[in-house]
Amino acid sequence: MTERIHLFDTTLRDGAQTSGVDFTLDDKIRIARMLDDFGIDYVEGGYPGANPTDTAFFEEKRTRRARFTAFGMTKRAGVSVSNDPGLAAVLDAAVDACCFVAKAWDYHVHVALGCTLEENLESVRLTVEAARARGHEVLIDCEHFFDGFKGNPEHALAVARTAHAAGARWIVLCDTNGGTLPHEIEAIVAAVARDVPGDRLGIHAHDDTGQAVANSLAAVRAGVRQIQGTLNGIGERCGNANLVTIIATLALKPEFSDRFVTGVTPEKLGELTHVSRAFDDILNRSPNRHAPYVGANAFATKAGIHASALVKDPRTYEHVPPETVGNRRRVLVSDQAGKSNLLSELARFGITVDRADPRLDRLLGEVKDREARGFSYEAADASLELLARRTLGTVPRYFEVQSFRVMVERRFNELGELVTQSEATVKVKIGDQLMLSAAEGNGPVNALDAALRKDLGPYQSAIDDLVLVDFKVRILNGGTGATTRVLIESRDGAKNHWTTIGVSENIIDASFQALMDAVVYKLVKSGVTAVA
Ligand SMILES: CC(=O)SCCNC(=O)CCNC(=O)[C@H](O)C(C)(C)COP(=O)(O)OP(=O)(O)OC[C@H]1O[C@@H](n2cnc3c(N)ncnc32)[C@H](O)[C@@H]1OP(=O)(O)O
Ligand SMILES: CC(=O)C(=O)O
Repeated sequence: MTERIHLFDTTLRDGAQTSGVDFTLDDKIRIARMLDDFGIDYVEGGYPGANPTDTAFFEEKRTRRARFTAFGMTKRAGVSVSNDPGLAAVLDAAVDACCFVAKAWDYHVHVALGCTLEENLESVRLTVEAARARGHEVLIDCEHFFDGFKGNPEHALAVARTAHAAGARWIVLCDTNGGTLPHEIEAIVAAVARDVPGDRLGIHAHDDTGQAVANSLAAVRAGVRQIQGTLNGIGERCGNANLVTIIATLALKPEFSDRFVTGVTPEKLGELTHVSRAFDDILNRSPNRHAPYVGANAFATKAGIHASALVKDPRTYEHVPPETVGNRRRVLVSDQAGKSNLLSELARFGITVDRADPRLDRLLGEVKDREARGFSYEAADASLELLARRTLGTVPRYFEVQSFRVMVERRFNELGELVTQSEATVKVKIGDQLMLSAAEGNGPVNALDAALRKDLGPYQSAIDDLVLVDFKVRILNGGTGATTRVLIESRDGAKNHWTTIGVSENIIDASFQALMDAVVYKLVKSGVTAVA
């Protein structure tokens, strides 16, 4: 017999308190829809009346299945419910539920609210009753509950009891400053659960000691049945409990999955990686590669000894199968690799080689030599595939760049304005034919790229849709004579993406190597044959 854990998402409310995050109305609508479809039980959309975006967001209900929830604070002391405009905006919102923050730490009642403990309890009671009278489900976020419990357990408990007695569906224990540790959470929740049943209790944890997820799970062990958190753990200061990690843990770790279910079905769990990355896309930020379960590195193996066991049975180095959360296994090839890494990557490229084939040793040696010179193939799998195919002798000799020249000019024009201009010429031999292309660009690499791709004769139509989408430069050791590593990401019309690499003491030459690999990779993948 499994019990239900209710998932409460506060990405659009506490997440909006993250430094650097600023949701538009359209962002909020898209995120609410995504959470709703995914199986989240409560979507807290923000604070109606606090700003124009949130007020507009709450003009209509934005979820189909999830309980659409407005956040607000309890009635101010000294004013009646009907005379509190902040409260009215929350009660008037088009929602299923209202979540009110109440002070649970006596110190805060005195310092921040400046009222008596009795007045605080009365605000909680009257606010819950008013929201219930309007037909809303009510949640009380007991702010600073754990710090309050340590300072004055009677008052903290009185807030929880008052909310419960007034008819709040959920009494949520908040670790507002995020400094409480898992064993403290477990002990305090267990004490509260003697007064208020666990199936009416929630946890809202912040990550200031890096333990918001652990604290949320400790609270579940002690009895709570609602977890509040955010997508990818965004939130004020160090963030909130990461719901992405929590959802996967509840579903995949027997201690929890044997006892509990959430509204996220196993099929939806398979979309977890997509949801996490789609959210980063909306925020316009790069996904955290090291994120548990969903990061690009969460199931990446670099060490040769690990790879050799992994290909025998993935369970040797994976705590759960990556597919369960929509992620994938990656076996990296680098200076830490052995033949197992290489065979696994070659198989992904569709290349079959016998483990005893001497070319495999040659390729592994070549990879390690190049890595020692500054190449990094784990980030450039197109260049790795070309290196492998070249070692195996399967890359056609499409063309030969005989020479290139790049000129950078920086001058003041007749109007006295500063102008920078770059021009490149490339001499290419295709079969017996010698071709010369010249192009201008806003920088030397741009000009070189344009010249290289301007006229590749018989191959031109195969590379017409090739676009350079990203260009990264890293200086590997200091000073102007340092080695430079260039990574270039390319895309084609069919939305294939690939990354190539170049390393040289000269940044233009490093860029040229990466550009050449990008072009040759595209020709190989398009099945183009070399002209005689
Ligand atoms: C722990 C949390 O994350 S709680 C959520 C915090 N989130 C936010 O604050 C974001 C949205 N907030 C806002 O836009 C604004 O703060 C508003 C619109 C809510 C209020 O703005 P203002 O009226 O200008 O008040 P201001 O922000 O300066 O101060 C907050 C007031 O709420 C009072 N207050 C704080 N918590 C509570 C509570 N639980 N119950 C009742 N009153 C409260 C404070 O005492 C203070 O009152 P005061 O102005 O009489 O000193
Ligand atoms: C309510 C809330 O966000 C907190 O106490 O942290």
